[in-house]
Amino acid sequence: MSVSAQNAAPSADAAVVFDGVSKHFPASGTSGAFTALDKVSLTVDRGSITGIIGRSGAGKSTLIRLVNGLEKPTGGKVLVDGVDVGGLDEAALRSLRRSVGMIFQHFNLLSSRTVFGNVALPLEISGMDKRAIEQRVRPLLDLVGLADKHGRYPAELSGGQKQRIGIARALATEPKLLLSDEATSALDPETTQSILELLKRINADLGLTVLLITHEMEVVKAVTSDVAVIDHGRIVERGHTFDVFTHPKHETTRALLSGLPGSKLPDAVARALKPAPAAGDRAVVRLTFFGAAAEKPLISQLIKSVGAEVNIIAGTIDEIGGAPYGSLVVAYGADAETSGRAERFFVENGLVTEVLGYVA
Ligand SMILES: Nc1ncnc2c1ncn2[C@@H]1O[C@H](COP(=O)(O)OP(=O)(O)OP(=O)(O)O)[C@@H](O)[C@H]1O
Repeated sequence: MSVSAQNAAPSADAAVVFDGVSKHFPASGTSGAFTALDKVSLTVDRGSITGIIGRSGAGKSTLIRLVNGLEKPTGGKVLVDGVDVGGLDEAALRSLRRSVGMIFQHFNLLSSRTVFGNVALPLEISGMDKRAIEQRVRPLLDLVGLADKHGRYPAELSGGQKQRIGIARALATEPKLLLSDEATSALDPETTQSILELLKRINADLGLTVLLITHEMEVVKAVTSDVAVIDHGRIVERGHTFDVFTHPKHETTRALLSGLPGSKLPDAVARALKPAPAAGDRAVVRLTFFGAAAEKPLISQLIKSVGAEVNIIAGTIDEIGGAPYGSLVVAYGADAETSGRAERFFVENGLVTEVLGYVA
């Protein structure tokens, strides 16, 4: 598991360890001091694609910027490959930054440099000679599928192509860790998918650890193996992405998940939902099924078991990190007898259920 328990001893396989990390920003102007991160402990396993998800202002950017020393923690430690980033002098920090690539929402390409020149930049800065740079950059442009654009300028590229150049530049110094700060947030859904496919390929082929922050659950679902949910500067939930998505525990996780296509209730049902049943009401229940349960004819069995009318309100079959799962919202009588039969059926079939509310 990539995201270890709070305060667990850092694992030898850790690419990054946040060990009780806090970040307070001092008071300025009219605003008082602000706690952006509050004793965050998190381990990112080598070779994983780990996502950190949270709402705007939750502390995601601050957390990721600690990894390459762009921010300094006020308390606690950040270890990259076992090295305490806070203890590094300027020269050691420069060396760390060569082993940690980063890609950004707005690409951060230099408009005056060609595609080749942008990817070559970190190598020129590190003093590599021209021939070696040429030999390093060409295969990277091939890898990101833009060899034919090497002499173009950023203004001549689409958003997706600019991000591919951003990725090639981040890989130029052969880092072991890639940080992604909302790298697909400015892209349309199709381009987002192609960039995520590229990140997956790089992770698998180069064994690169990827730590990405995003506010998009779709991104986490498509590409990460592990996820941590951050809320008001604290990690509120963590685990394998499949487990967190199918058994969300914290209300922030549930709220973030409710935005996924297929998770949304039809508006009329959502508006009619009541927190407690009245006589004759129906319970609205979300069933999540995966593994062996996904193979069974569950609906017909449920109708047989419950022995009463079961309405299907919404449903989706999807994949999380390549593993299939289904989500189905059904309604049935909220009376004790019908609900009791339904609950027995859910337990017998290993279904995860959540009562969303009641409707007349
Ligand atoms: N330099 C700073 N000085 C004061 N407060 C800051 C500073 N940088 C960030 N903050 C505050 O810390 C909190 C966390 O910011 P951060 O950028 O890490 O959030 P985020 O989750 O990345 O949000 P977003 O998704 O909107 O980028 C915010 O409330 C922000 O206003």
